[in-house]
Amino acid sequence: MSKAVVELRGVTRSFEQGGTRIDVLRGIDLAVQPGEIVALLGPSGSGKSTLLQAVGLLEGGFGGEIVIAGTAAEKSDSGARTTLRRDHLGFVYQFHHLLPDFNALENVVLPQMIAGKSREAAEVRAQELLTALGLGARLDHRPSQLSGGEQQRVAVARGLANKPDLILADEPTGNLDEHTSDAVLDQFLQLVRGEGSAALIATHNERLASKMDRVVRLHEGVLE
Ligand SMILES: Nc1ncnc2c1ncn2[C@@H]1O[C@H](COP(=O)(O)OP(=O)(O)OP(=O)(O)O)[C@@H](O)[C@H]1O
Repeated sequence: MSKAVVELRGVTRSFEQGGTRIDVLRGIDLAVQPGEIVALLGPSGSGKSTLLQAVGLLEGGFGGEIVIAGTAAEKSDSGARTTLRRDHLGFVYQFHHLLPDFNALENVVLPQMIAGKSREAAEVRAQELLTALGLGARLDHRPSQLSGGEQQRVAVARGLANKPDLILADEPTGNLDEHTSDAVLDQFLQLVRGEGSAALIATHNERLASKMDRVVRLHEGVLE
């Protein structure tokens, strides 16, 4: 079997709140293989965002082992974690994280230039992605000039821009109506499959989860 893009072994996370300890993650074991699209399903408050934060290497405080592309992230220093994140991970946030003063094209170009690509190459890639998502005629629109579904498509393009091995998405269509949510998720999954990336996508929606390759359920701090 090929090497997992991420492997979690016994991952834990607790929070202290008003003198009480909440054990949100109680020993998570999970491996995502290259190209595999995994739904992380669980009700509100079950710890989906916390689990994605563990994999995203943006926060500390986790116990257990987090292995990204064969490297033990929890043993790496912050510089090495930044490199792991840049080289292997992509994030699809909800659309309110788009940069308001930049147009759709620029929002997708910027993360590529930060990763070291030339502006020309980044623009070609951004245009390809946005056109595949049906936004070819909206490239110069700023987020405020786009609908919610269109903004979320820009957020999808931005997350995929650097061809990550693993895409992390937290309720990527959570604030869209049902019809738009289905349309955006279908396009998102089609693009991810086409590019051969793996994805870990948090959702509380069973129907959306059933579109993915595998569903893991978060319940009382463990995956069942
Ligand atoms: N920084 C924090 N400090 C204290 N408690 C926290 C913190 N972050 C998360 N929690 C608690 O951890 C639990 C899980 O939160 P998390 O956001 O991971 O759940 P979720 O499944 O993503 O929920 P939702 O679908 O509502 O976003 C919640 O009870 C939350 O209050």
